[in-house]
Amino acid sequence: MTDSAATPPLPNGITYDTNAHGRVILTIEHPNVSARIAMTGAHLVSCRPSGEDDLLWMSPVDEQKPGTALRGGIPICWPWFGNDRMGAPAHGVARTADWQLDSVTVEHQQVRVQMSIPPETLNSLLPEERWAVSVEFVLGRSLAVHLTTRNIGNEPQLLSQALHTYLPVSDIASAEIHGLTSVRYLDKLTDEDRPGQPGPLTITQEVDRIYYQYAGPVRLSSAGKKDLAITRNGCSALVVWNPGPEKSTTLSQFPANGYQHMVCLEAANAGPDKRLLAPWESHTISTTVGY
Ligand SMILES: O=P(O)(O)OC[C@H]1O[C@H](O)[C@H](O)[C@@H](O)[C@@H]1O
Repeated sequence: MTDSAATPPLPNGITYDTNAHGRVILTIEHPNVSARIAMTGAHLVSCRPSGEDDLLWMSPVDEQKPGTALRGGIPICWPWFGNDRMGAPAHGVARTADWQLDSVTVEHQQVRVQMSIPPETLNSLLPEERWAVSVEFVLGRSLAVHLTTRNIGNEPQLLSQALHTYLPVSDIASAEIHGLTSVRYLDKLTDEDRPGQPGPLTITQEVDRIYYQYAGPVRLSSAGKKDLAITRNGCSALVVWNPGPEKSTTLSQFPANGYQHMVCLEAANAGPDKRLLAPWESHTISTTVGY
């Protein structure tokens, strides 16, 4: 299913919606959760457990036009992170590619959605490379995303990637990220490799860091909001990003005060945690977010 393709049959509670601009969104209504996944990008835009706030932050000024990388939710950065490929689009091709829906399963507690980029789409986007990529979303009282990459070529291929999770905070001034005590990081703003700090991480200015050699959980707190618990698998890097007040005014689809209401905590194979996949090797990176 792309923004213009036909609609396949779906289980009860699952529908395709087309927004005012023609962007196709898979909409999930289940007793435990309401969620929305943009078909372009396999982009989880919203996941709201019933009776709770959304687990994800989405930019209120992003009109979600077709073909654009969305500002919020969980962009899939693949098969390279950031500017790892010189001269190529930031964060790879997956977030603006048309994905296909492979299956939707409605279970008692949750909904499972499986999607992939069709081989012919990948061949045209990355003609020199041989990858297969699929994603599974498990959406219920919490959310899980599992992104699986297989090298289907005869040569080793280098993979960097991120589940670029935008999380809501009540006010960045009161936000604390727990779990990163003494974890080293690469500061992308200065290119320095720095020792971690004691105590929770607070954000008082632009932050763009790859914390590495840490695969454990983190917790995000902010005043008056329930804490969010974030876990990861298949990676020992965590990107922490907040654009701060100046960069906020230059970002696409982002309000000038957006930095006050979000922080990205991204499960990542990035920096020292890039992966070289041998022929036919596959690798899964996962993240979960819940209360
Ligand atoms: O504006 P985008 O291409 O979506 O990137 C947004 C941000 O993503 C990541 O967190 C990177 O570490 C940042 O350097 C980048 O600015």
